[in-house]
Amino acid sequence: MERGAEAFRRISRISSHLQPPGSKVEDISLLRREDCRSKGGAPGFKVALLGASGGIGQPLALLMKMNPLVSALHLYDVVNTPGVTADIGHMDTGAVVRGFLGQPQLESALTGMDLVIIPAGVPRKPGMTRDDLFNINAGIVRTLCEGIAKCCPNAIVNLISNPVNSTVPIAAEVFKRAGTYDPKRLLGVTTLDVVRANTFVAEVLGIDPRDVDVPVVGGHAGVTILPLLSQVNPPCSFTTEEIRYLTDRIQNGGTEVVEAKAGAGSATLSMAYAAAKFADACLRGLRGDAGIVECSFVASQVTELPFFATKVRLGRGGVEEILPLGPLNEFERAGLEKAKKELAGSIQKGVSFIRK
Ligand SMILES: NC(=O)C1=CN([C@@H]2O[C@H](COP(=O)(O)OP(=O)(O)OC[C@H]3O[C@@H](n4cnc5c(N)ncnc54)[C@H](O)[C@@H]3O)[C@@H](O)[C@H]2O)C=CC1
Ligand SMILES: O=C([O-])CC(=O)C(=O)O
Repeated sequence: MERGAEAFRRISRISSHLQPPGSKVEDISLLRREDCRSKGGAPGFKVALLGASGGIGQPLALLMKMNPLVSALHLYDVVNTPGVTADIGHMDTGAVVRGFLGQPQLESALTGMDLVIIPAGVPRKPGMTRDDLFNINAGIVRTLCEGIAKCCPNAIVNLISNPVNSTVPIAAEVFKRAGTYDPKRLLGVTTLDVVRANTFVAEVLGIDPRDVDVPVVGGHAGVTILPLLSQVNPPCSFTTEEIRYLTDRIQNGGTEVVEAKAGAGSATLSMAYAAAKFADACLRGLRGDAGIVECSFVASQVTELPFFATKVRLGRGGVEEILPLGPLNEFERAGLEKAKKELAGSIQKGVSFIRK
Protein backbone atom coordinates (compact mmCIF):
# COMPACT_ATOMS: atom_id res chain seq x y z
CA MET A 1 0.00 0.00 0.00
CA GLU A 2 2.70 2.41 1.13
CA ARG A 3 4.88 1.45 -1.88
CA GLY A 4 1.91 2.02 -4.22
CA ALA A 5 1.35 5.52 -2.84
CA GLU A 6 5.03 6.36 -3.21
CA ALA A 7 5.00 5.12 -6.81
CA PHE A 8 1.96 7.32 -7.49
CA ARG A 9 3.75 10.30 -5.96
CA ARG A 10 6.81 9.72 -8.15
CA ILE A 11 4.78 9.34 -11.33
CA SER A 12 2.82 12.45 -10.44
CA ARG A 13 6.03 14.40 -9.95
CA ILE A 14 7.41 13.31 -13.29
CA SER A 15 4.28 14.31 -15.20
CA SER A 16 4.15 17.66 -13.39
CA HIS A 17 7.36 18.63 -15.14
CA LEU A 18 5.51 18.89 -18.40
CA GLN A 19 2.34 20.63 -17.33
CA PRO A 20 1.84 23.95 -19.07
CA PRO A 21 1.12 27.08 -17.04
CA GLY A 22 -2.59 27.56 -16.58
CA SER A 23 -3.54 23.89 -17.01
CA LYS A 24 -5.97 22.36 -14.54
CA VAL A 25 -3.78 19.95 -12.63
CA GLU A 26 -3.18 21.95 -9.45
CA ASP A 27 -5.96 20.04 -7.64
CA ILE A 28 -3.66 17.01 -7.40
CA SER A 29 -1.54 18.45 -4.61
CA LEU A 30 1.62 16.52 -5.45
CA LEU A 31 1.92 17.83 -9.01
CA ARG A 32 4.52 20.53 -8.81
CA ARG A 33 7.08 21.34 -11.51
CA GLU A 34 9.59 22.33 -8.78
CA ASP A 35 9.50 18.80 -7.37
CA CYS A 36 11.27 17.36 -10.38
CA ARG A 37 14.79 16.15 -9.82
CA SER A 38 16.00 17.41 -13.19
CA LYS A 39 15.57 21.10 -13.92
CA GLY A 40 16.72 21.37 -17.50
CA GLY A 41 16.89 19.54 -20.79
CA ALA A 42 19.79 18.70 -23.06
CA PRO A 43 22.08 21.51 -24.24
CA GLY A 44 20.81 23.11 -27.41
CA PHE A 45 18.89 26.05 -28.81
CA LYS A 46 15.77 27.73 -27.47
CA VAL A 47 13.00 27.95 -30.03
CA ALA A 48 9.64 29.76 -29.84
CA LEU A 49 6.74 28.92 -32.11
CA LEU A 50 4.13 31.70 -32.41
CA GLY A 51 0.79 30.38 -33.72
CA ALA A 52 1.56 26.97 -32.23
CA SER A 53 -2.06 25.77 -32.01
CA GLY A 54 -2.79 26.20 -35.71
CA GLY A 55 -2.82 23.92 -38.71
CA ILE A 56 0.89 24.51 -39.31
CA GLY A 57 1.76 25.18 -35.68
CA GLN A 58 0.77 21.77 -34.27
CA PRO A 59 2.67 19.49 -36.66
CA LEU A 60 5.56 21.95 -36.64
CA ALA A 61 5.63 21.79 -32.82
CA LEU A 62 5.83 18.00 -33.12
CA LEU A 63 8.70 18.17 -35.60
CA MET A 64 10.63 20.75 -33.55
CA LYS A 65 10.18 18.60 -30.43
CA MET A 66 11.87 15.81 -32.40
CA ASN A 67 14.83 18.03 -33.38
CA PRO A 68 17.88 17.10 -31.26
CA LEU A 69 19.29 20.64 -31.62
CA VAL A 70 16.36 22.08 -29.62
CA SER A 71 16.64 22.21 -25.83
CA ALA A 72 13.62 24.38 -25.07
CA LEU A 73 10.45 24.72 -27.14
CA HIS A 74 8.06 27.54 -26.27
CA LEU A 75 4.57 27.17 -27.75
CA TYR A 76 2.63 30.45 -27.96
CA ASP A 77 -0.83 31.12 -29.35
CA VAL A 78 -3.96 33.06 -28.45
CA VAL A 79 -5.91 29.77 -28.10
CA ASN A 80 -5.43 26.13 -27.05
CA THR A 81 -1.76 26.11 -26.06
CA PRO A 82 -2.34 24.26 -22.75
CA GLY A 83 -3.67 21.25 -24.65
CA VAL A 84 -1.09 21.31 -27.42
CA THR A 85 1.69 21.73 -24.87
CA ALA A 86 0.49 18.86 -22.66
CA ASP A 87 0.24 16.64 -25.72
CA ILE A 88 3.61 17.52 -27.34
CA GLY A 89 5.25 17.59 -23.89
CA HIS A 90 4.69 13.85 -23.44
CA MET A 91 7.06 13.01 -26.31
CA ASP A 92 10.22 11.39 -24.93
CA THR A 93 12.65 13.63 -26.80
CA GLY A 94 15.12 16.09 -25.28
CA ALA A 95 13.45 19.49 -25.68
CA VAL A 96 11.59 20.85 -22.65
CA VAL A 97 8.20 22.18 -23.77
CA ARG A 98 6.37 25.14 -22.21
CA GLY A 99 3.08 26.67 -23.26
CA PHE A 100 2.11 30.35 -23.29
CA LEU A 101 -1.44 31.57 -23.83
CA GLY A 102 -2.46 35.03 -25.00
CA GLN A 103 -0.83 38.41 -25.24
CA PRO A 104 0.01 38.74 -21.49
CA GLN A 105 2.31 35.69 -21.84
CA LEU A 106 3.99 36.76 -25.11
CA GLU A 107 7.02 38.31 -23.41
CA SER A 108 7.66 35.22 -21.27
CA ALA A 109 7.34 33.08 -24.41
CA LEU A 110 10.00 35.13 -26.21
CA THR A 111 12.56 35.92 -23.54
CA GLY A 112 15.90 34.23 -24.20
CA MET A 113 14.95 32.64 -27.54
CA ASP A 114 17.56 31.84 -30.21
CA LEU A 115 15.03 31.18 -32.99
CA VAL A 116 11.44 32.39 -33.36
CA ILE A 117 9.19 30.72 -35.94
CA ILE A 118 5.98 32.56 -36.88
CA PRO A 119 3.08 30.71 -38.49
CA ALA A 120 0.47 32.91 -36.71
CA GLY A 121 -2.35 34.35 -38.77
CA VAL A 122 -5.27 33.45 -40.99
CA PRO A 123 -4.95 31.13 -44.00
CA ARG A 124 -6.60 31.43 -47.43
CA LYS A 125 -9.93 30.03 -48.56
CA PRO A 126 -10.71 29.19 -52.21
CA GLY A 127 -10.92 32.31 -54.40
CA MET A 128 -8.58 34.37 -52.19
CA THR A 129 -5.05 35.54 -52.96
CA ARG A 130 -2.36 35.62 -50.29
CA ASP A 131 -2.60 39.41 -50.42
CA ASP A 132 -6.24 39.15 -49.28
CA LEU A 133 -4.79 38.04 -45.90
CA PHE A 134 -2.85 41.29 -45.52
CA ASN A 135 -5.43 43.23 -43.47
CA ILE A 136 -5.55 40.66 -40.68
CA ASN A 137 -2.04 39.19 -40.75
CA ALA A 138 -0.15 42.49 -41.02
CA GLY A 139 -1.34 43.54 -37.56
CA ILE A 140 -0.62 40.11 -36.05
CA VAL A 141 2.93 40.10 -37.42
CA ARG A 142 3.52 43.67 -36.21
CA THR A 143 2.49 42.81 -32.63
CA LEU A 144 4.57 39.64 -32.52
CA CYS A 145 7.64 41.41 -33.95
CA GLU A 146 7.31 44.19 -31.40
CA GLY A 147 7.54 41.47 -28.76
CA ILE A 148 10.63 39.99 -30.43
CA ALA A 149 12.32 43.41 -30.60
CA LYS A 150 11.73 43.82 -26.88
CA CYS A 151 12.45 40.33 -25.54
CA CYS A 152 14.85 38.55 -27.91
CA PRO A 153 16.26 41.13 -30.33
CA ASN A 154 19.11 38.82 -31.35
CA ALA A 155 16.93 35.86 -32.26
CA ILE A 156 16.76 34.53 -35.80
CA VAL A 157 13.20 35.01 -37.11
CA ASN A 158 11.58 32.57 -39.56
CA LEU A 159 8.46 34.29 -40.92
CA ILE A 160 5.79 32.01 -42.42
CA SER A 161 2.60 34.15 -42.11
CA ASN A 162 1.25 35.30 -45.47
CA PRO A 163 1.57 37.35 -47.53
CA VAL A 164 5.31 36.70 -46.94
CA ASN A 165 6.19 39.24 -49.67
CA SER A 166 4.68 41.93 -47.39
CA THR A 167 5.05 40.48 -43.87
CA VAL A 168 8.86 40.32 -44.10
CA PRO A 169 9.06 44.06 -44.97
CA ILE A 170 6.60 44.72 -42.11
CA ALA A 171 8.86 42.86 -39.67
CA ALA A 172 11.91 44.75 -40.94
CA GLU A 173 10.18 48.10 -40.38
CA VAL A 174 9.11 47.10 -36.85
CA PHE A 175 12.68 46.10 -35.99
CA LYS A 176 14.07 49.32 -37.56
CA ARG A 177 11.72 51.40 -35.42
CA ALA A 178 12.83 49.50 -32.32
CA GLY A 179 16.50 49.93 -33.29
CA THR A 180 17.09 46.18 -33.37
CA TYR A 181 17.00 45.45 -37.11
CA ASP A 182 19.63 43.02 -38.36
CA PRO A 183 18.77 41.97 -41.93
CA LYS A 184 20.81 38.79 -41.49
CA ARG A 185 18.40 37.54 -38.83
CA LEU A 186 15.08 38.05 -40.62
CA LEU A 187 14.16 35.27 -43.06
CA GLY A 188 10.92 34.75 -44.97
CA VAL A 189 10.21 31.03 -45.30
CA THR A 190 9.90 29.99 -48.97
CA THR A 191 11.07 26.40 -48.44
CA LEU A 192 7.68 24.97 -49.41
CA ASP A 193 8.19 26.30 -52.94
CA VAL A 194 11.50 24.42 -53.13
CA VAL A 195 9.95 21.29 -51.59
CA ARG A 196 7.13 21.36 -54.17
CA ALA A 197 9.54 22.08 -57.02
CA ASN A 198 11.75 19.14 -56.02
CA THR A 199 8.68 16.87 -55.84
CA PHE A 200 7.14 17.90 -59.18
CA VAL A 201 10.47 17.89 -61.06
CA ALA A 202 11.31 14.44 -59.65
CA GLU A 203 7.91 13.18 -60.84
CA VAL A 204 8.60 14.42 -64.39
CA LEU A 205 12.12 13.01 -64.42
CA GLY A 206 11.09 9.74 -62.78
CA ILE A 207 13.69 10.02 -60.01
CA ASP A 208 13.71 10.24 -56.20
CA PRO A 209 12.79 13.79 -54.99
CA ARG A 210 15.51 13.51 -52.35
CA ASP A 211 18.05 13.56 -55.17
CA VAL A 212 16.67 16.77 -56.72
CA ASP A 213 17.51 20.38 -55.89
CA VAL A 214 15.55 23.14 -57.64
CA PRO A 215 16.43 26.76 -56.81
CA VAL A 216 13.24 28.84 -56.44
CA VAL A 217 13.80 32.60 -56.31
CA GLY A 218 11.76 35.83 -56.18
CA GLY A 219 9.01 35.73 -53.58
CA HIS A 220 6.16 33.61 -52.25
CA ALA A 221 2.99 34.32 -54.27
CA GLY A 222 1.93 33.43 -57.82
CA VAL A 223 4.27 34.83 -60.49
CA THR A 224 6.76 35.98 -57.84
CA ILE A 225 7.57 32.27 -57.27
CA LEU A 226 10.24 31.73 -59.92
CA PRO A 227 11.66 28.20 -60.23
CA LEU A 228 15.00 28.15 -62.05
CA LEU A 229 14.55 24.97 -64.02
CA SER A 230 17.73 25.68 -65.99
CA GLN A 231 19.70 25.27 -62.73
CA VAL A 232 18.23 21.99 -61.46
CA ASN A 233 20.64 19.65 -59.79
CA PRO A 234 21.35 17.00 -61.10
CA PRO A 235 21.73 18.81 -64.45
CA CYS A 236 18.85 17.89 -66.80
CA SER A 237 16.81 19.38 -69.61
CA PHE A 238 13.07 19.78 -70.12
CA THR A 239 10.82 20.22 -73.14
CA THR A 240 8.98 23.53 -73.53
CA GLU A 241 5.74 21.82 -72.42
CA GLU A 242 7.43 20.40 -69.33
CA ILE A 243 8.81 23.83 -68.42
CA ARG A 244 5.39 25.45 -68.76
CA TYR A 245 3.68 22.65 -66.80
CA LEU A 246 6.28 22.67 -64.00
CA THR A 247 6.45 26.47 -63.67
CA ASP A 248 2.66 26.73 -63.50
CA ARG A 249 2.31 23.88 -60.99
CA ILE A 250 5.06 25.23 -58.71
CA GLN A 251 3.65 28.78 -58.83
CA ASN A 252 0.14 27.53 -58.04
CA GLY A 253 1.00 24.74 -55.59
CA GLY A 254 -0.52 26.70 -52.71
CA THR A 255 -3.75 27.29 -54.62
CA GLU A 256 -3.88 23.58 -55.55
CA VAL A 257 -3.97 22.71 -51.83
CA VAL A 258 -6.39 25.52 -50.92
CA GLU A 259 -8.84 24.27 -53.56
CA ALA A 260 -8.44 20.62 -52.57
CA LYS A 261 -9.13 21.53 -48.92
CA ALA A 262 -12.26 23.37 -50.13
CA GLY A 263 -12.52 25.97 -47.36
CA ALA A 264 -10.71 24.04 -44.61
CA GLY A 265 -7.49 26.09 -44.97
CA SER A 266 -4.24 25.92 -46.90
CA ALA A 267 -1.13 23.74 -46.81
CA THR A 268 -0.34 22.77 -43.22
CA LEU A 269 1.40 19.37 -43.22
CA SER A 270 3.78 19.94 -46.14
CA MET A 271 4.35 23.44 -44.73
CA ALA A 272 5.20 22.11 -41.28
CA TYR A 273 7.66 19.72 -42.96
CA ALA A 274 9.18 22.59 -44.98
CA ALA A 275 9.36 24.93 -41.96
CA ALA A 276 11.00 22.23 -39.84
CA LYS A 277 13.55 21.61 -42.58
CA PHE A 278 14.32 25.34 -42.81
CA ALA A 279 14.45 25.83 -39.03
CA ASP A 280 16.84 22.89 -38.75
CA ALA A 281 19.09 24.51 -41.38
CA CYS A 282 19.04 27.78 -39.39
CA LEU A 283 19.95 25.91 -36.18
CA ARG A 284 22.78 24.04 -37.89
CA GLY A 285 24.01 27.41 -39.15
CA LEU A 286 23.82 28.84 -35.62
CA ARG A 287 25.83 25.84 -34.40
CA GLY A 288 28.54 26.74 -36.91
CA ASP A 289 28.07 23.94 -39.47
CA ALA A 290 29.61 24.77 -42.84
CA GLY A 291 27.92 24.79 -46.25
CA ILE A 292 24.29 25.28 -45.18
CA VAL A 293 22.47 26.74 -48.20
CA GLU A 294 18.71 27.29 -48.46
CA CYS A 295 16.41 29.56 -50.47
CA SER A 296 14.81 32.35 -48.42
CA PHE A 297 13.11 35.75 -48.89
CA VAL A 298 15.54 38.20 -47.28
CA ALA A 299 16.91 41.75 -47.50
CA SER A 300 18.98 41.56 -50.65
CA GLN A 301 20.95 43.44 -53.27
CA VAL A 302 20.66 40.74 -55.92
CA THR A 303 18.07 42.89 -57.73
CA GLU A 304 17.06 46.55 -57.37
CA LEU A 305 14.33 45.44 -54.89
CA PRO A 306 15.04 45.66 -51.15
CA PHE A 307 13.91 42.06 -50.56
CA PHE A 308 14.25 39.02 -52.79
CA ALA A 309 14.39 35.25 -52.37
CA THR A 310 17.55 33.49 -53.50
CA LYS A 311 19.83 30.83 -52.17
CA VAL A 312 21.50 32.08 -48.99
CA ARG A 313 24.32 30.61 -46.93
CA LEU A 314 23.38 30.27 -43.26
CA GLY A 315 25.80 30.57 -40.37
CA ARG A 316 26.26 31.71 -36.79
CA GLY A 317 24.89 35.19 -37.56
CA GLY A 318 21.94 34.02 -39.69
CA VAL A 319 22.33 34.91 -43.38
CA GLU A 320 26.10 34.94 -43.92
CA GLU A 321 26.02 35.27 -47.71
CA ILE A 322 23.44 35.91 -50.40
CA LEU A 323 24.22 33.83 -53.45
CA PRO A 324 23.81 35.29 -56.95
CA LEU A 325 20.95 34.32 -59.27
CA GLY A 326 23.26 32.54 -61.70
CA PRO A 327 22.69 32.44 -65.46
CA LEU A 328 19.00 32.64 -66.46
CA ASN A 329 17.52 31.55 -69.78
CA GLU A 330 15.13 33.74 -71.77
CA PHE A 331 11.98 32.20 -70.20
CA GLU A 332 13.38 32.81 -66.70
CA ARG A 333 14.46 36.38 -67.54
CA ALA A 334 10.89 37.16 -68.65
CA GLY A 335 9.58 35.51 -65.45
CA LEU A 336 11.98 37.58 -63.38
CA GLU A 337 10.63 40.84 -64.80
CA LYS A 338 7.03 39.81 -64.00
CA ALA A 339 8.05 38.69 -60.51
CA LYS A 340 9.86 41.95 -59.74
CA LYS A 341 6.89 44.05 -60.84
CA GLU A 342 4.49 42.30 -58.46
CA LEU A 343 7.06 42.06 -55.66
CA ALA A 344 7.78 45.81 -55.73
CA GLY A 345 4.11 46.55 -54.92
CA SER A 346 3.86 43.91 -52.18
CA ILE A 347 7.07 45.10 -50.49
CA GLN A 348 5.92 48.73 -50.62
CA LYS A 349 2.55 47.78 -49.16
CA GLY A 350 4.27 46.18 -46.17
CA VAL A 351 6.63 49.12 -45.63
CA SER A 352 3.76 51.65 -45.85
CA PHE A 353 1.72 49.69 -43.28
CA ILE A 354 4.29 50.58 -40.62
CA ARG A 355 5.42 53.97 -41.92
CA LYS A 356 1.90 55.36 -42.52
N1 LIG B 1 5.18 30.72 -46.05
C1 LIG B 1 4.52 29.68 -46.54
O1 LIG B 1 5.04 28.96 -47.41
C2 LIG B 1 3.15 29.34 -46.05
C3 LIG B 1 2.47 30.22 -45.26
N2 LIG B 1 1.23 29.90 -44.77
C4 LIG B 1 0.59 30.90 -43.91
O2 LIG B 1 0.74 30.52 -42.54
C5 LIG B 1 -0.29 31.13 -41.76
C6 LIG B 1 -0.90 30.12 -40.79
O3 LIG B 1 -1.55 29.10 -41.50
P1 LIG B 1 -2.35 27.92 -40.71
O4 LIG B 1 -1.51 27.39 -39.62
O5 LIG B 1 -2.88 27.01 -41.74
O6 LIG B 1 -3.54 28.77 -40.08
P2 LIG B 1 -4.44 28.38 -38.79
O7 LIG B 1 -5.59 29.32 -38.79
O8 LIG B 1 -4.70 26.93 -38.78
O9 LIG B 1 -3.46 28.70 -37.58
C7 LIG B 1 -3.05 29.98 -37.28
C8 LIG B 1 -2.85 30.09 -35.79
O10 LIG B 1 -2.42 31.42 -35.51
C9 LIG B 1 -3.03 31.78 -34.29
N3 LIG B 1 -3.04 33.22 -34.11
C10 LIG B 1 -3.90 34.14 -34.61
N4 LIG B 1 -3.58 35.36 -34.15
C11 LIG B 1 -2.50 35.21 -33.36
C12 LIG B 1 -1.70 36.09 -32.58
N5 LIG B 1 -1.97 37.40 -32.54
N6 LIG B 1 -0.68 35.58 -31.90
C13 LIG B 1 -0.41 34.25 -31.95
N7 LIG B 1 -1.12 33.38 -32.64
C14 LIG B 1 -2.15 33.85 -33.33
C15 LIG B 1 -4.42 31.18 -34.35
O11 LIG B 1 -5.01 31.10 -33.07
C16 LIG B 1 -4.13 29.83 -34.98
O12 LIG B 1 -3.91 28.85 -34.00
C17 LIG B 1 -1.28 31.70 -42.76
O13 LIG B 1 -1.08 33.08 -42.90
C18 LIG B 1 -0.92 31.00 -44.07
O14 LIG B 1 -1.28 31.73 -45.20
C19 LIG B 1 0.65 28.70 -45.05
C20 LIG B 1 1.29 27.78 -45.83
C21 LIG B 1 2.57 28.06 -46.45
O1 LIG C 1 -1.31 29.09 -50.61
C1 LIG C 1 -1.45 29.51 -49.44
O2 LIG C 1 -2.27 30.35 -49.10
C2 LIG C 1 -0.51 28.98 -48.41
C3 LIG C 1 0.86 29.04 -48.96
O3 LIG C 1 1.52 30.05 -48.91
C4 LIG C 1 1.34 27.89 -49.70
O4 LIG C 1 0.78 26.78 -49.60
O5 LIG C 1 2.33 28.05 -50.44
